[in-house]
Amino acid sequence: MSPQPLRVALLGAGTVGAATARLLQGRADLLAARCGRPLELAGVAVRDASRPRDGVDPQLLTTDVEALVDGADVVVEVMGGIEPARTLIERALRRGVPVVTANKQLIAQRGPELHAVADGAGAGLHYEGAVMAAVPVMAVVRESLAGDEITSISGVVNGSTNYVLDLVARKGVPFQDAVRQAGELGYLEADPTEDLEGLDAAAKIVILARTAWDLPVALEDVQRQGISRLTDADFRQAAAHGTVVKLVASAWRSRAGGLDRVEVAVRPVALPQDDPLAQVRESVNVVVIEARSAGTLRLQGAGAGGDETASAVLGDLVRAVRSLP
Ligand SMILES: NC(=O)C1=CN([C@@H]2O[C@H](COP(=O)(O)OP(=O)(O)OC[C@H]3O[C@@H](n4cnc5c(N)ncnc54)[C@H](O)[C@@H]3O)[C@@H](O)[C@H]2O)C=CC1
Ligand SMILES: N[C@@H](CC=O)C(=O)O
Repeated sequence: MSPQPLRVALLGAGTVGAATARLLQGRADLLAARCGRPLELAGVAVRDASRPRDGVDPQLLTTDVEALVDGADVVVEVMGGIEPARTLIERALRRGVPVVTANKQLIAQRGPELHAVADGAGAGLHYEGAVMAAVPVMAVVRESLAGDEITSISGVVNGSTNYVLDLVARKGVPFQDAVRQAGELGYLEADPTEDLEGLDAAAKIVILARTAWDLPVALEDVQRQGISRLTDADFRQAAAHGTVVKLVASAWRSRAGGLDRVEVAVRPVALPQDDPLAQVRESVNVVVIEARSAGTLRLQGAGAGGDETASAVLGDLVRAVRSLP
């Protein structure tokens, strides 16, 4: 083991950031053993350094995010949004510093250009936590199935809307109360319309589709409908037919005019009770991947939450450190 610690810059101390800071420090020995050298939390970028954050040493809080990035060996971005996250990630990558992010909107909207910067500088860009939080679906699609041909991907990939739909359908909780609870549990995005209008699920299915097929897929390509316009009548009708309403994200290959294409959609669907996608409760996510040789694969687990997402972020951190020269 190298005695020289690697300096980790953490950008953001919200639901995911605070959990990441706590677990990074609480699991210091385990992470050092897995990485082959100790990790040092060099600082945590926040908007207001005078406000205490649960489990984060106040001495580590800083508003000088650029200085923090410039002094780091690895950057973890969990602030969300497009700017300044994009500029800061690009700044780190250009210096050859690997980046871990859970920012699905950024990767869906600007991923290809960030990958170009990362490849040019020989730096890793990792985002397992961006898609289905704790469920290691990116590793499966990118690595485990690299020798296979994926034909379709479909799933419940948004934890907060699944929580809302589940509470409304199974417990009769009013829609707005269920949304409030999802927020209190840290499942909602800073702008909850991203969840409720299906934009968060759209970003995740775009990232999965690009990774599966290495074809250009944009957020604008997604046929998208969220859950905000569902009515009590929709839930009653689904129940009367023995079905369950889920927000389903799907991607599949098609061929038009001699060209390979990818179709992507996010929409509420009334599913039979015994459908694997119908059975996930609260914030649990599930994805079904069809591949020519592997057949049908199903991955299921926590799709939102601080510790759950931090698990994926720390896995990426170990991966990033292990791939350093
Ligand atoms: N909450 C969850 O279950 C999951 C969240 N994610 C993603 O992780 C990221 C973070 O999510 P959360 O922790 O839930 O959000 P959050 O809103 O709880 O935390 C974000 C933190 O970053 C800070 N921040 C934002 N802009 C900043 C700036 N310019 N300078 C310094 N600090 C800034 C905010 O003040 C806030 O404390 C987002 O990209 C989100 O999509 C991914 C998977 C699951
Ligand atoms: N808001 C997201 C958080 C995780 O990605 C969700 O509800 O799934």
